[in-house]
Amino acid sequence: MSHNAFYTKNLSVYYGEKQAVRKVSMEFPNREVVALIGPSGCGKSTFLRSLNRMNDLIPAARIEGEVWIGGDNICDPNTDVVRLRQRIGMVWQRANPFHKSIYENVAFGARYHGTRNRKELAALVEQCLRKTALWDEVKDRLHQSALALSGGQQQRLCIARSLAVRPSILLMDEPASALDPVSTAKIEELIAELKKDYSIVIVTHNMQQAARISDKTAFFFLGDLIEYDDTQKMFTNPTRKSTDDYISGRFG
Ligand SMILES: Nc1ncnc2c1ncn2[C@@H]1O[C@H](COP(=O)(O)OP(=O)(O)OP(=O)(O)O)[C@@H](O)[C@H]1O
Repeated sequence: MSHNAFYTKNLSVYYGEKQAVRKVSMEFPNREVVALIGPSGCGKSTFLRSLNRMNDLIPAARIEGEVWIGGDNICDPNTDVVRLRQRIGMVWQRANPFHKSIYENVAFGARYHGTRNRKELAALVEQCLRKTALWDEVKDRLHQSALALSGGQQQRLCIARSLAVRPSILLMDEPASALDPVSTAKIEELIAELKKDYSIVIVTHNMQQAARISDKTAFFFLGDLIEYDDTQKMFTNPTRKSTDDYISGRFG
């Protein structure tokens, strides 16, 4: 395993007595999109959240095993969680912009992580808004409230906000499931663009979306990782019968 590798080893997550994720070991290749699929309740979101210690916020949650990122096991209790979340951005199902201006939404995290110079900050805000294809839509109203944007624009703003702290990994939990088809297509285009610079792990319920946007796909069922392979192979010739059944819509 290279020093920079991003992978889990025997990762288990419990809520109280209940085990939601069972000894999952998987590696996330650099600058590729990995889709996590599986029926509701199979542990996809729990697994995703454990990749940047978001489960810490749930009192009943407990993790066993390892998550290695750039040579650090982030499950180590000494991990600096603030720094970790700077390295790994997270985008949620529902866009959750701050009740602030468009500009401030993007500038906030960057300032928090040390970019204070006004010019530098303005350049970074522009760069992040350009990366998420929002710049042309918002450049004349940067100081208006982010809440006045459409749902799709708000979601792209949240992605711009997570880019502003310069992460290397982006975690996305059904980032397009609350959006209309046009906004969904924009998010998918954006993901294709972002993977040039970031490793992306995305939970999706939408099989066509997983097939369109991901390089690798992982199928979860009842907390187990059943199969993980190239998306092309997973969707045309999966090894496990339950993967085939799920992908062809026979359950879930
Ligand atoms: N905060 C929590 N407290 C207790 N149990 C939880 C909590 N969050 C999730 N669970 C349980 O853990 C299991 C996995 O849930 P998780 O949300 O990770 O699945 P999922 O595959 O992402 O589902 P969905 O696709 O519906 O979002 C489920 O049985 C769920 O009920």
